[in-house]
Amino acid sequence: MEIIFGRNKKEQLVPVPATVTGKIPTWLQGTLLRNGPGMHTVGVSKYNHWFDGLALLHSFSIRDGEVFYRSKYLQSDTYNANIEANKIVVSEFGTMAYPDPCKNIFSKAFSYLSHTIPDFTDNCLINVMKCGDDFYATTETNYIRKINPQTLETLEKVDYRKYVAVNLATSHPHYDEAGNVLNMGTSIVDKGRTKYVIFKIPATAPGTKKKGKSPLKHAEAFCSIPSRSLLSPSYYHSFGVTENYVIFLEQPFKLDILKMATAYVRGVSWASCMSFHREDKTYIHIIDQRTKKPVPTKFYTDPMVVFHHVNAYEEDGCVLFDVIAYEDSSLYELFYLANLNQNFEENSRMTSVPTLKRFAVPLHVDKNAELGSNLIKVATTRATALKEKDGYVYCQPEVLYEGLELPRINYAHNGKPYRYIFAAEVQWSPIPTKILKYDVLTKSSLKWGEECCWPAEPVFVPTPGAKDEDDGVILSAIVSTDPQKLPFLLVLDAKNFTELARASVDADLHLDLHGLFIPDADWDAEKQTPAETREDENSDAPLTPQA
Ligand SMILES: CC1=C(/C=C/C(C)=C/C=C/C(C)=C/C=O)C(C)(C)CCC1
Ligand SMILES: [Fe+2]
Repeated sequence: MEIIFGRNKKEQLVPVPATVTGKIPTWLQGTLLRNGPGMHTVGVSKYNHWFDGLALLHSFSIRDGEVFYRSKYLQSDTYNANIEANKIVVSEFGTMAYPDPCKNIFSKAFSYLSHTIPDFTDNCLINVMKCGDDFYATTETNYIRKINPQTLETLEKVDYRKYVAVNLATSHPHYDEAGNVLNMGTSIVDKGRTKYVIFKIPATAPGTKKKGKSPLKHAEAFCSIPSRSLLSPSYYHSFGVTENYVIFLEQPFKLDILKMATAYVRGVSWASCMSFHREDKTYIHIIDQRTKKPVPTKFYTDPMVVFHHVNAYEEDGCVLFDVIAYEDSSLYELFYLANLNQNFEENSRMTSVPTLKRFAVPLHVDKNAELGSNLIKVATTRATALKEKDGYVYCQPEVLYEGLELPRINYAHNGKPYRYIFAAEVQWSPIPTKILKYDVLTKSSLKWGEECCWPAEPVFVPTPGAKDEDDGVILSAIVSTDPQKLPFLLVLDAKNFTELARASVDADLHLDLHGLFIPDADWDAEKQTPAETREDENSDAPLTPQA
C-alpha cells in the first residue's frame, strides 16, 4: 500500500498523449483538472497524514477524441520552503513542523492568541475553485493559490483575510448560475468572537460586465453565525445550498482553539486539536439568502460527522438536504500513513460507514402543532422533524444508502430537486473500489468496477443541450494497483454506466481528492474578452489549452 499512498509521485511536466480505446464523444472537449496530495516525504522527513501531502495538480485535456495528461506540483511557499530546506518545515493538518531558525518565511500573523499559532500553510491540496475567470487551488486555511489551469503553473498567493474575516475557509464553495461563488469560513481570532462567516465572491466586478478584474476584491460577507462555543468552533468541510437557503451543520467535531494556541510549543499537530464530542448534538443552521439571516427555529439532530454535503432543495415548505454522514470522526484516523501502510486491511477497516442520509427541515413551525408531532408532510421522504419545547425541533434523517463517498451531481441541479448521485463506493475501507450512480427516486444503483482499479471522485459532464439530468458522461481518473496495467481516464455513459472509452497514460497517476471539468467553450468565451479589460499578470497566457 505504501506504493500507492506514501510514495512521492513523479510529476509529468510535458503533456503525454494517452492511448485511447473506445470512442470519446466528439462533443467532449475540455480539461479535467484535479488536485490531491502527491508527496509525503521531503529529504528524510515524512508527513504523518495523507491529507498533509504536497499538492500535485494534474489534468486530462480532451480534444477531438485525443487525451493528453500532465501533472505539476503546486509551487506553494510551503513546497518551496520544504524543498529548499530538504525537509518538512511547514506544519500541515497531521504534522507539526519547525522551520529552520532565521528562515521562518511564514509570519506570525495571528493577532489574538497570537505568537503561538504560526501562520497556516498554503499547501492547497484539496480542490480547484473557479472564481470569475480565474482558477485557484484550495485547502481549508486562509490561503488559496491562483493557478494557470492549462499549464498548471502556480500564480499568486491570495490571503482570504484581506477580503473577509476568516482564518479557515472550505474548499467546497458553491456557484450560482451567474458563476458567483458562495463559500463559508470560520473566524477564530477576532477577540474571542468566534463565528462562522458566509461570503460571496462575484463572478465579475460589480457595476461592470467586464471580466478579468480580480473578483476577490469584491468579496462580501453576507451573514455570520456566532459559534455555540467561543473556544471550540465546529470543524466542517462543506455546506449545502438551496435556491433560497444555506445549510450549515454545526457538528460536534470541533477545533479546540486553546489547544491550537499551544500546539506549536507542545509539538503536536493541528489534527490533535480536533475532537468528536459524542455527548453533543449537531445543530442545523438554515440561513435565508434573501434576508441574510438565520431561520430562528433551533433545529438539531444526533451527533454525527459530515464531510460532504451532496445536494439540497426546497419542497412543500421544507428544506431537504442530503449528506454523507459518519457516526464519529474515525475517518480522519484512517488516513494516518502509518495505518495505511501497515496491515492495511486490518488498520483501515472503517468503524463508521459513510452513509447517505436525507434530512427534512420545516421552514415554518406551526405554533399550534403538538409537542412531539412530526412537522414534515412531504410525501417523498421518511425523514422526520419532531416539535419540542422552547423552540427546538429534533430532525431524524432517512437513511438512503451505505458505503459511498466523494459525491457529485449534475451541477445544473445544485440547490434544486434532483435524482442522481455519482459517487465512489467505499465498502470495508476508505479506498474507493467502484463508481456508483444512485437514483434517489427509485433508490436503485448502477456500478462500474474493475480488478485492481481505484477510481477517483466521478465528475459528471452534461451533453450540450441535454434534457435529462443524466444525459452526459462520467469522467474518473483510475489508479491501477497492478504494475502491469497503466492508469487511465475512464469515460462512462452517465445513463447506463457503460464504458464509452478509456485513455491509458504511461505516467505516475496519484490518488487525488477533488477537481472540475473546464469545457473548451469556457476558454473560447474568455478568448473573446477584449485584452484591455484583463488586468491580471497572466493575461497574456495562452488561452487554448496546449495539449
Ligand atoms: C492545515 C490546517 C487544517 C487542514 C485541514 C485539512 C487539510 C483537511 C483536509 C480534509 C479532507 C481532504 C477531507 C476529505 O473529506 C485545519 C484542520 C483546517 C486547521 C488548521 C490548519
Ligand atoms: Fe472534500
